[in-house]
Amino acid sequence: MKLKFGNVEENVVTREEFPLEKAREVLKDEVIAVIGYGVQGPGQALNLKDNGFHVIVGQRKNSKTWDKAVADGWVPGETLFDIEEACERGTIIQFLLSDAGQIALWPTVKKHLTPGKALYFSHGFGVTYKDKTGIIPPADVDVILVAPKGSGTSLRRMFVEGRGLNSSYAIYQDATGKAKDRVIALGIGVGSGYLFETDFYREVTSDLTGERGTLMGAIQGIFAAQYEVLRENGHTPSEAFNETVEELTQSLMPLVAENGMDWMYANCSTTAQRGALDWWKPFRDATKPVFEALYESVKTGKEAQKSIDSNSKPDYREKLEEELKELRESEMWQAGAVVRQLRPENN
Ligand SMILES: NC(=O)c1ccc[n+]([C@@H]2O[C@H](COP(=O)([O-])OP(=O)(O)OC[C@H]3O[C@@H](n4cnc5c(N)ncnc54)[C@H](O)[C@@H]3O)[C@@H](O)[C@H]2O)c1
Ligand SMILES: CC(C)(O)[C@@H](O)C(=O)O
Ligand SMILES: [Mg+2]
Ligand SMILES: [Mg+2]
Repeated sequence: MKLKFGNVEENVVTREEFPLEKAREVLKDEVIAVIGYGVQGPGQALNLKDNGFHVIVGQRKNSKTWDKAVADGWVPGETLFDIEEACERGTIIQFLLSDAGQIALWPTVKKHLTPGKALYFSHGFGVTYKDKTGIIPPADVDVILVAPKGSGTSLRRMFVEGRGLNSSYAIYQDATGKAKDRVIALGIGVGSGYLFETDFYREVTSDLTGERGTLMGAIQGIFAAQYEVLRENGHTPSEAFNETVEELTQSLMPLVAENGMDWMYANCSTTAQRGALDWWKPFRDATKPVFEALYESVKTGKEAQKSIDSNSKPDYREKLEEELKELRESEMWQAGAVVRQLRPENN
């Protein structure tokens, strides 16, 4: 259906419009092979299975994630296979290895993309940056995308709670004439709340911007800046952490999520509202050039190249872990660990 978002009309698909029963009917003869069992793999594969679809998982044998798949109830030789065999058995191949890992495994996947199959991504990365990835799908398969707008962990948790995480969908190639039905049915099947339309290029450029920006990179940057200023001015870690992070995640963001920013503001003092209304624009103006530089770096492919280069190294996991450790061991997040323990519900 078409829905107005502000003054802009967009194509969206809701669960009312495309119920689960219809999705099951569309995919009744398909074998959905979920390749990769990292973060999105488990979320999507388990939701699809619980929604009644025929799902198998393809994962490297003798790996931690193979063991995780077994622990989650996937049965070797029945619903869990090595990547090659899963690709052979699947009629829809959900390529959910890490974006860098997809480059190495592409020749294996490609070999099993026989006419009429569908190749499914959760990111526009591989085909948009085909000059860097070499991922060029054959012309006689459908190439589709469902990109959940959140972590696979949240996708699964929200499904279990009877909620849904929103996803975008896109069709890059419709070889069978069935790509639209297939992609929407898969989007509903993986547990999306509603689906909004995009294309592969817009998905990857917005997604890379969002995660480097307000969703992950910018938020940590702003937290760190305010925490440092409070500490430099003699405030304790408790005070600085509560005033920077804890109040935001526990008290104010849930209000924003429920009813918008103005409503959260309206539930704070007039003193707070006066200050926040005065200061949001200087913060926007100070950070906008950084967002513009970020978007440029995404648009020119620099961000994709950096991600491929660093995540293709054999020791990339160890390197990432070192950098995460630096965050974890910073005073702000050490304070956070204590504050979390002190939440009454955690006692
Ligand atoms: N993490 C998320 O929640 C999330 C959200 C939306 C979209 N996505 C997209 O979904 C896709 C999967 O992302 P993810 O975060 O779940 O991946 P991930 O980084 O967790 O990796 C998934 C799996 O790939 C395997 N892998 C990596 N390199 C490999 C190689 N060379 N050979 C064999 N296996 C290899 C890993 O062992 C792991 O099991 C990506 O396209 C990503 O951009 C992820
Ligand atoms: C969960 C995110 C940040 O939305 C996703 O884009 C990812 O790459 O993991
Ligand atoms: Mg992303
Ligand atoms: Mg994202």
